[in-house]
Amino acid sequence: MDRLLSLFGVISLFVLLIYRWYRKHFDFWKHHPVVPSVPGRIFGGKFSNEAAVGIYALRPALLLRDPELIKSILIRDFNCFANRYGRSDPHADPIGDKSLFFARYNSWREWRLKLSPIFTSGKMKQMYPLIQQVGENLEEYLHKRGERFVCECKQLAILFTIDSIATTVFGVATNSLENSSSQAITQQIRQLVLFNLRRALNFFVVFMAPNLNWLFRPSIFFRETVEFFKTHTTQNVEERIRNPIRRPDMIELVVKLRNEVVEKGGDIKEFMEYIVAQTVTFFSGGTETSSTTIANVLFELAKNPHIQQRLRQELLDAFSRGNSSISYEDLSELEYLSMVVDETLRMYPVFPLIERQYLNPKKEVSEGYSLRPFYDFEIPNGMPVYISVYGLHYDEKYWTDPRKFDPERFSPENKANLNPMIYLPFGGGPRNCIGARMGLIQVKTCIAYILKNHRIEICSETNLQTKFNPKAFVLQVEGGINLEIVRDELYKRSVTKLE
Ligand code: HEM
Repeated sequence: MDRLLSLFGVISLFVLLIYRWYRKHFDFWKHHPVVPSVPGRIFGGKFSNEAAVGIYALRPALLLRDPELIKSILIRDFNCFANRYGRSDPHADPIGDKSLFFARYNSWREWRLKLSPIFTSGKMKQMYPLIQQVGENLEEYLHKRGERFVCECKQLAILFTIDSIATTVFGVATNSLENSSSQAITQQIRQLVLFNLRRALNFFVVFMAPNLNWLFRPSIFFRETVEFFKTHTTQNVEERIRNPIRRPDMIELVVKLRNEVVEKGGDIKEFMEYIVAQTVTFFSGGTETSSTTIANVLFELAKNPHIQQRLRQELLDAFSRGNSSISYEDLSELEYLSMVVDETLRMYPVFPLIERQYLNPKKEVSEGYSLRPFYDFEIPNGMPVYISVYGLHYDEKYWTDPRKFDPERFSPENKANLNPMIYLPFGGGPRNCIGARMGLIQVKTCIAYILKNHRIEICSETNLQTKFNPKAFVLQVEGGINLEIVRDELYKRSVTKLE
């Protein structure tokens, strides 16, 4: 009887604790009525003119809507919002924890500074011939596929982006387009974006409940993938030390940084762990995002043949000027190509949500962050804040007919008047996408080489209903984008005509 009573007591206490935790978290906004909060519709309707909305994301959080407020959080008061809320567990997942994406402020700042030289426009210009070579391989591959064929564009694009990142980051010229199944690297990259129940749980904990990392010990990357990159990154670096050729890739920078660590008598093992973490991050961040964007561009071009025609004319002129290739300068200045890519990223932002965590920079002070003049409310220390990039990109307040694909929104005149805080495909502020420049070059090069001698058409296998895949890591169309690629030799015919 006594045991039964004790058991009953323990269960009652447990239920009471859960109840108190629940009330504390889920009544939070009820106790702070100055900030409008859910339940209710977040987009449009009731909240359309609100600067921020109180939400619950397993705990109270804020969804930011006003561009000025977004600017304060991402840029002006970056020192208070320098960390993401999501984070990996340093013990269970040391590589994920060291990744630039998840790293906490001090380590993030050190590594962002060290790695930024790979992504400057000067460095991009030096790297461009490596990416261009991948474009030429793609051209050859398409030629071999015959006069017309149907393909799932994301699968095609990912082979291009894997080769592009492999050559620029990893210092290895792969040709996944020729040899997709046998390349060990291709298989490992596929693992990086593989979705299964374990992965879903890990990501859920990392992004939504990082406080429970100690319990679930989630890992962002599979152990086998990490081991692969550990071995091969180390080999590539050692090979470059033995054979110091000049190649404008990340390995060149790594060797330089490594020499500095050796000179200072630093910890090489730890240094290499950081490098492996960034290699895996660049592979996963750089291939999935860019290939999804390439597939989305092709989708919109197939649906809008007049836009495709105008773009192909611009590319034809550029290829003719460059005698069958496009220079870095020319690629960066192709106005219509930029407009098409920008508009695609508006309609399909690969990261539909970005987040930060408020942490008072003076560690000993737990004072909140004031939302004045918007609301008489202070964001408490530790609270996550979210920005719905998708919501901003489709907000009728800022975009007329937002569901229409219209590259004119990004013509040089219109772009000059655009508030940068309502268009955030690469995030914003010091913690924005470090690889934005490289991502754009990859997307543009791939599109240019596809359209050089091929047009893209909708076919019976194309699903025109744009439904997004709830299981994907980035925002992407469910069921894939199947399109017909038709060889019409546009560039080749133009050269023959001139001769
Ligand atoms: C079209 C291509 C790409 C898109 C749309 C994209 C988008 C983004 C976005 C939205 C973020 C979050 C920014 C924020 O929180 O403010 C991000 C972060 C990041 N991206 Fe990209 N990305 C692309 C390509 C790349 C490439 C090519 C690389 C590397 C080779 C890369 C590496 C990273 C890294 C390391 C971060 C974390 C940055 C930090 O926390 O300091 N991305 N990206």
